[in-house]
Amino acid sequence: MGQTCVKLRLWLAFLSDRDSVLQVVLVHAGLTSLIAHIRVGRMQVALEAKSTVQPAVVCGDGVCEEAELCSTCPADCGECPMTPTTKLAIGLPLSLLCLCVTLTAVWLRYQKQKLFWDESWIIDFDKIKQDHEARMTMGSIISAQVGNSDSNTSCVTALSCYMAQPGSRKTPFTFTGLYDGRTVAIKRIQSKTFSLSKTIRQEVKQVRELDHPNLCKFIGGCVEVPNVAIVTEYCPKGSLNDVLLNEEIPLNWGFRFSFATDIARGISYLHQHKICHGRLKSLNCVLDDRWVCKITDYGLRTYRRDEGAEPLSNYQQRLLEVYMPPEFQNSNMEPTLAGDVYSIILLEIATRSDPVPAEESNVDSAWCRPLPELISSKADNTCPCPAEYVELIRRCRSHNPAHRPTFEQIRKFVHRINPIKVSPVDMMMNLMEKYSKHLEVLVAERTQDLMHEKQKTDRLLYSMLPRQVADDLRQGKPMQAQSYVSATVFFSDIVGFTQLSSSSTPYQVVDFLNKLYTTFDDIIDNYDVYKVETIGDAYMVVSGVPLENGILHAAEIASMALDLVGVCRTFRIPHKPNTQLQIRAGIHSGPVVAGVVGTKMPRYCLFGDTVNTASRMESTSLALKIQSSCSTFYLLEEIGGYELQCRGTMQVKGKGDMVTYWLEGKKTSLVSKDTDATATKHIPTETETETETETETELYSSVPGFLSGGPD
Ligand SMILES: Nc1nc2c(ncn2[C@@H]2O[C@H](COP(=O)(O)OP(=O)(O)OP(=O)(O)O)[C@@H](O)[C@H]2O)c(=O)[nH]1
Ligand SMILES: [Mg+2]
Repeated sequence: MGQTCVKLRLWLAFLSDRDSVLQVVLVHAGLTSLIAHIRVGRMQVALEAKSTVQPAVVCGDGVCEEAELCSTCPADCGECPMTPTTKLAIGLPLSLLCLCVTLTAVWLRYQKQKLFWDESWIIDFDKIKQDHEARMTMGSIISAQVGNSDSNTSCVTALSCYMAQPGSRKTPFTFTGLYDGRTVAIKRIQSKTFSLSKTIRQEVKQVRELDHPNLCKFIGGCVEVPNVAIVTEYCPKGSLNDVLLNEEIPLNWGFRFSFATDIARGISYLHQHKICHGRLKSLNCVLDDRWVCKITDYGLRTYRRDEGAEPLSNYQQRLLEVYMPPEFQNSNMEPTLAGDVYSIILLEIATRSDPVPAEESNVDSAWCRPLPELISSKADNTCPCPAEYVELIRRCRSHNPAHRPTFEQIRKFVHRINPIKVSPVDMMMNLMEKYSKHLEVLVAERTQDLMHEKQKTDRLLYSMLPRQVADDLRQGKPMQAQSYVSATVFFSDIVGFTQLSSSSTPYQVVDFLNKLYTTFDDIIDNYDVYKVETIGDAYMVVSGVPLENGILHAAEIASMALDLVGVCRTFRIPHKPNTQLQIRAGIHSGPVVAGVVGTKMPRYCLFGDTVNTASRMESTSLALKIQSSCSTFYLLEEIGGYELQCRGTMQVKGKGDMVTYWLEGKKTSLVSKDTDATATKHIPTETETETETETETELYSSVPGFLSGGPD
C-alpha cells in the first residue's frame, strides 16, 4: 500500500496548559505512525499511534475525489447529467422554436411562390369602364393646348380608339379607365401574341412587391390579346413634362426641389430592389393630386415589349436620343443603374424647356449647352443655389458612368442644397394662406368701393323717390298707391317766364333755373316737406306725404312758402342782374293719393283734386304773393302764428267761387322758424313745441270736419 513512516519530533518547550490542543498537519496519505516522544528530565517515553491519513479534499485540483460530486464540484467531476425533466423543459421550447422558424421559412417561400403563381393581378379588360371625369382633370390636356398647338389633344379617354398621329410632336396621352371604383392609367401594348411566361410572372411578382410613395403603384394587367395592357395608379396632374412646359403653372424653386427629391427617392428605391428603370424621362414622372412626383413605367421589361408598336415619330426618336446616356449611344446595352440618367430631368426642372432641342440643332449640342446659361435663361425665378445645382447636373452627366452619383447621393445632395425644406402640400397651404389674405384685403377694398357706390346710388335714388318708397322698390315690394287724408300742396311759378326765356339763350335759362331751384332745394331741406317735381318753371312741394304729420303740414308749407318768396326778393338772375325775379305761389290742403307710376324712370306722383286746386291757387295768385285756399287758412288758424288776409271770392276755373287768402307772413309775437335760406333744419320754438304737443291730436281730429265742410 506504500505506507510511509513519518517521525515527528515535537519539542514541547513549555507545556503549561493542560487543555492545549496540538494540531498536526500530515501531508502524506495512508497509514501513518504518529510517535510522541516525551522527555522529562532523564525520563523518556515514546508513544506511538497508528492512523490512516486521508488526503485533503480539494475542489478544483483536477481529481474527482470520493467526497466530491458533480453537483458539489463540477470542476473536478464534470457537469451532472441533465434530468429528463430539465431536458424536456429546455428541449421542447427549442424544438418548437426551430419548428416555427422552419415553418415561417417554408411559409415565406410558399408565399413567394404563391405570389409568383398568383394571378389575382390579372384584370379582365371588359371590367375597366370608361372614365369621363379624368378627361376633365387631366393636366396633360391643359398643357398640350397651351404648350403645343400641333400636339394631339383629342385623345385622353378611357379605352377610346385613339391612335397617336405618326408625325405628332408629342407622345400620346395615357388612356384612363375606371377600375375598382378609381381612375387608373392604362398602358396598351400592341402585341399580336402574349403568353404569361415565367419571366413575365417574375417581373410582375417583382413590381407587386414594390411599395413606395414615389412610385406609381402597379394595379394589374390585361393579358388577353388584343387587349394586352398594364394598369397602374393614375396621377391626375399630368406628367412632369406637362407641368414644366405649361407656363401658366407657376413653379417656385421649392416645388422644383421637391420634384427632384421625389424622383431621386423613387429611383433610389427601385435601385435598392435591383431594378433599373431604363426609360427615365420627364414623361415617365407623373404628379399626383398633391403634387407628389411619382415614377411610372418601371420594370416589366418583357411584359411591355411592344411588337406591334407604330414606328417612332421624328420627335419621339429625338426624345429617345436625348435621354439616352452617352455610353448607350452607339450600343444596345441592357439598362444599368448608372444609365438611369437623371441629369436631363434636373435640366428640365431648372429651365422648364422641352428636352428635345429645336429641329435645327442636333442632340449633342443640347447636351453640351453651357449650364449656367440654361439655369438663368428661362427660369421664372432664380435658383437659390445655382452653383451647387449646376455641379450636381455636371456630376450626373459625367460621361464616365462610374463618376455619376447614386440616386441616394443625389437625394441627399438636393436635400442639402434645398433651402425650402417644405413639402408641396405645405407650400400650397402657405401659398393659399397668402392668397386668401390677399383676397381678404382685396375683398375689403372692393366692399368699401361697393359701399361708396351704393351710397351714391342711394343718394341719387332718395333724391328721386321718397326713402321709404325707394327702399320698398329696391326690395321688390309691389308699390301700392297710398291715400292720405290730409296734406298741403305748394305750387310756384315764375312770373313772365315765357318772356324771360325768349330773351335768353337756352343755356342761360337752364343756368338760371338750376341756380334758383338749387336755392329752393336748400331752403326746403329745413322743413318737413317733400319736393314732388319741377315742371319747367313750376316748383311743386308737398307736406304730410309720404310721412304723415297731423295738420302740421299746413304750417310747414306756409313757412317754406314765405321763405321761398322771401328769397326771390333778393335772388339775382345770373344773366339779368337788374331784373327782379317774381314768383307766384299757391297752397292748398286736402286729401291726396300718392304712388309710383311707371317702371322706367319711375316717379312719385300725387293725384287728387287737392293737387289741381293747389295749382289753381298758384295760377290765380299774384307776383311775390302766396295765395292760400280756405282749407289751408283754417289749418293755419288752428295752428296759429300766421298772418293771413282774406283776398275775397275768386272765380276759379273748374271749381267755381272760392274764398282765398293771402299768406302775408308770420305773426311777430311768435318766434317762428328762421327765414334765412341758409338756416339749418327747422327747430320748433318753445311755444311751437307746446302748441304742437298740446293740440296735435285735437287738431288732427278736426281735419275730417274741415275736409268735408271746407269752402272748397
Ligand atoms: N396624367 C397622367 N399622365 C400619365 C400617366 N401615366 C402616363 N402618363 C402620360 O401619358 C403619356 C403617354 O405615356 P406612355 O404611353 O407611357 O408614353 P411615354 O411615357 O412617352 O413612353 P414610355 O413610357 O417610355 O413608353 C405621357 O405623356 C405620360 O406622361 C398618369 O398616371 N397620369
Ligand atoms: Mg411612360
